[in-house]
Amino acid sequence: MTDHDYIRDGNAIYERSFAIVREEADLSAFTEEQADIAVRMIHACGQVEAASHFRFSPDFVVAARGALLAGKPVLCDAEMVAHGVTRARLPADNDVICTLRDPRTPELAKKIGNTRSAAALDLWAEKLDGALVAIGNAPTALFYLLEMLEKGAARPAAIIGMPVGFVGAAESKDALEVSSLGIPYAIVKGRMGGSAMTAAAVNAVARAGL
Ligand SMILES: C/C1=C2N=C(/C=C3N=C(/C(C)=C4\N[C@@](C)([C@@H]5N=C1[C@](C)(CCC(=O)O)[C@H]5CC(=O)O)[C@@](C)(CC(=O)O)[C@@H]4CCC(=O)O)[C@@](C)(CC(=O)O)[C@@H]\3CCC(=O)O)C(C)(C)[C@@H]/2CCC(=O)O
Repeated sequence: MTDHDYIRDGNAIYERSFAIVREEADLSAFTEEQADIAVRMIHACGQVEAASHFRFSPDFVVAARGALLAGKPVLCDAEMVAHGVTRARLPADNDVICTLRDPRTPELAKKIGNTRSAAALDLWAEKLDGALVAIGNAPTALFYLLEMLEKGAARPAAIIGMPVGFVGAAESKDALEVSSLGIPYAIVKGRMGGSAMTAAAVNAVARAGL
């Protein structure tokens, strides 16, 4: 049997990986704290070029980290996002909530004539106030969140809006970026995004450093 030559220590792999990202990515558009988040997002997608698609509102890091320090929940559109959040990094044993598989969601989807991903947000009403929202999969969830907020739903502290794909992904993130709601946000422009990048952004916000 061949003994392959590779790094076997998890922390050493992370350190080497983050160092490569910092060497290769152009992070000049970001503050130091935004750059830490960008590094983790690039690490999750394997593409240093992705950095040119990242946009942070100036107040995002303080608002998102403050929400977690205050014990507010992380509200996720997909189980994949929720499962990617490293619980040990969360500063206040925060709840990580995804209502997509709630038994009420399919019926709600029929009622509102939208996807299950969007309908699941109707079950966030009590939890939205001051929360950190993390949308990494479904463009319809981000569009629907904006509609809920425009109709007066409680305001989250910050929105990580990174749905991926070809139908509605770019448009939903553009809508968040130009929205007059004034809620701090982090987005990935265009088609790129996804559950892994979104969970990585939450993990980076949760604690500074590795
Ligand atoms: C149209 C949908 C898109 N899904 C994408 C990419 C991925 N989705 C995966 C999985 C396993 C799930 N996607 C659902 C959220 C499902 N996906 C949709 C919907 C049909 C509509 C959402 C929308 O357009 O906004 C949505 C179902 C719904 O009614 O809301 C999922 C719930 C489907 C299911 O299993 O029932 C499920 C999420 C499960 C969970 O984590 O909770 C993929 C893994 C697909 C695969 O199997 O290959 C992948 C993951 C991508 C990621 O990083 O998150 C798109 C590309 C986002 C696409 C929307 C845009 C488009 O261009 O079509």
